[in-house]
Amino acid sequence: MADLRFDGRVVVVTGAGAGLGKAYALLFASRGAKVVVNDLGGGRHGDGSSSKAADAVVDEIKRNGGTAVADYNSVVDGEKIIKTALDNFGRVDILINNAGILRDKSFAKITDQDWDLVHSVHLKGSFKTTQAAFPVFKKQNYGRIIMTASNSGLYGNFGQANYSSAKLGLVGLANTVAIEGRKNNIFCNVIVPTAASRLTEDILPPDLYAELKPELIAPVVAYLCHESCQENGSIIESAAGWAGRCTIVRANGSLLRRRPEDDVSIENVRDNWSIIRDISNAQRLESIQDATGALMSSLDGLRSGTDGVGGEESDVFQFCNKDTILYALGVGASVTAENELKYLYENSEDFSVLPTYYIMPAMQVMFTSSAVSRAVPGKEIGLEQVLHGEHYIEMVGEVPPQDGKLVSKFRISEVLDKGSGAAIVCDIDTFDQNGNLVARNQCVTFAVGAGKFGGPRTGTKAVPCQPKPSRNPDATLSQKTSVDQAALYRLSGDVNPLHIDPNMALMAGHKTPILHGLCSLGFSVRLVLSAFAGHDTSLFKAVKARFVKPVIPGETLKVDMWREGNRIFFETSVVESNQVVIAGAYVDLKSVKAALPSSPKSNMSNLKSDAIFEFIVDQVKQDPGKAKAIGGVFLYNITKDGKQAKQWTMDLKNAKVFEGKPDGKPNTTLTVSDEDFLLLAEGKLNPQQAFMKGKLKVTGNIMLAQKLAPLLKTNAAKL
Ligand SMILES: CCCCCCC[C@@H](O)CC(=O)SCCNC(=O)CCNC(=O)[C@H](O)C(C)(C)COP(=O)(O)OP(=O)(O)OC[C@H]1O[C@@H](n2cnc3c(N)ncnc32)[C@H](O)[C@@H]1OP(=O)(O)O
Repeated sequence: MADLRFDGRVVVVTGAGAGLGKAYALLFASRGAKVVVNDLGGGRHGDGSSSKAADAVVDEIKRNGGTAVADYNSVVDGEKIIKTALDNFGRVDILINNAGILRDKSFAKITDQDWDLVHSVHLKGSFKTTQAAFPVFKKQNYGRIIMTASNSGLYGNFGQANYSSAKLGLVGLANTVAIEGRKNNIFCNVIVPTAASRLTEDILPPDLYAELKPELIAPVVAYLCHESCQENGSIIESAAGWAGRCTIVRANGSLLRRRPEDDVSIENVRDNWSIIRDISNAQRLESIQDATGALMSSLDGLRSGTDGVGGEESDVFQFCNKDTILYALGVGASVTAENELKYLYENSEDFSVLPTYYIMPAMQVMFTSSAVSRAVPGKEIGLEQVLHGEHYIEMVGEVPPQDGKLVSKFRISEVLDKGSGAAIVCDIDTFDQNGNLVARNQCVTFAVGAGKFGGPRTGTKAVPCQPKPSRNPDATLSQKTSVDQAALYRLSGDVNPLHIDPNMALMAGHKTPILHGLCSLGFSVRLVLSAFAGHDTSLFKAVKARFVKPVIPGETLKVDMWREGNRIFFETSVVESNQVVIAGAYVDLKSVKAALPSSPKSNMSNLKSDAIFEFIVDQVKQDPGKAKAIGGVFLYNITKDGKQAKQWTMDLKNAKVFEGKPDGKPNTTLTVSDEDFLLLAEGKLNPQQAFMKGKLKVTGNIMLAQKLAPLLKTNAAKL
């Protein structure tokens, strides 16, 4: 490609006697431009004047075969500088406002003179030169203007209140000149240079100063001034051979009131402060029209929020390993269960977050908002009325990092009149820090007693539940919840008093506080992952569930599962009451791993309890040392078809096995079916897993029972 040239163009560079200005002047001249080298020749504090600096640069340009003329006027007399160009070259095409001085003082000591002088040279000077050049540019329908700002203006700098305010003033000046000049092909941009110059020589560290050659910035300015460059109204920072666009961004922000008739209180501002100042989803607004448009859409959201549907609210959710571990404990993960240490110990090699944890950001934004309480026209919904009706979560793309910050956007999509209550369909999209969608949540909140408001009964927005297959389940896993399960789970963020406060529970019509629906769901999905995904959380895609009956903390959850391809249908019931509590539910996996056998009854039919007894005796005889090392007195109950078949005592302290109960109290009791015993003995069923699944019941010393496993793991063909 051809070199970018400036033949026939006339360039005015102010403050071109040294530093950046000189580098600009030399570069433009070397590319064919005629240059007005303006320099008052004063000191860096704006004192004195001399023609030497400008003359030296003009001489250098001429020696190199270029064309240049010196100008010694102050920029405050900008029209005189432009006249120099017109008088000598008959035109002016490019204006580089570069001249500057410093009068650094801490703010407390700054005088009016320090202020006025710096503002005169930087801001007024750039105004005056531009004012003189603008009509010429307009007439010829061409012009390029550069304003010189500074990081001191963009970010502030100690001792430079006068200088930084003038520098940022130049950004404002450029913004408007860019708008007003655009239709006449007059472009105005801002350069934010960090260069070695007389202004910075005793401010910057020597090592950095040496790298900050003005010649490395000059090409950036020259390109911005070339006729082929269409950039206009931009701030370009450049230093040390690097350049990048700087911009002012605006946070997504937060509505501070919920309805147009509401006032804004100081507390509203305080409560939304983290969202107001969060710039993780900030946007660059390209114009004042965009800024006004953004305000108008906030107002639209406010207006549409009056009927509870359509308005969007957002919230920032921060979490770390400790939070995901607390959540895992809240949904029943245990260090005693096979493969679950990964949810509970941050230094585990495969430390993982249970996918249902990503429901938490959605719940947070819902609880922060008051939209649900206003969702039903004419009714204020209290917390004691709301039940979790249904939930859907889909992980989109990569699972986010194990700790970080997420932003959730919440809107009510639909409010259905179910007679006995209102079903409020809430959609929440959760994004990572880069604005990538990571999870889609949908929570159907059932507001008891809020129905009969004349709304539609059926809708289109809720992800539908799916009926379970009609055959027997392919797998079933059970787990008892703790009486303190809700007390533990609520620490993950759902602090609805319904789950802990007996009075609140009574008000809501429950005898005791009930378990969070999402806690039962967390248990269920964890058990599905254990049965069909080998606890590989990356295989999880989505879950949908309907909560049909409350669970009381302490009850045992039984999850029946059916596999159909990569979809695992499930139904959760409470063992003690035999009531279904989660229905119409399924987990979608990316693929199925370590599926439980659909029928564990294969090749078991010949198994005899007596043979097991002989097998154990044999094992203990073969390895009495190991038996003694394990120690303990085990009462071993073998069941067949769910009934007690045989009872033995394994007195491993004395390496003896005999039929019946021990004389004293056994320290550990194990109960297992003869079929599962075979699987245990074959090593096909892990004792921990068997315990988790309720196949091996252990009372007493669980650790001792675990030690027994290697003694049993042998070739069951012997049986
Ligand atoms: C502000 C932030 C909000 C946060 C959200 C919640 C936060 C949490 O802290 C709260 C909880 O975790 S609560 C605990 C978990 N949930 C439960 O225990 C609810 C259990 N379900 C029930 O009790 C009933 O199904 C019940 C009461 C929900 C409905 O029973 P009935 O009134 O008897 O209704 P029924 O006659 O069976 O059906 C009437 C119509 O309603 C639909 N429906 C029923 N159950 C639903 C449910 N769970 N979700 C959605 N819709 C449901 C029925 O389909 C029927 O509609 P249609 O005739 O159109 O099919």
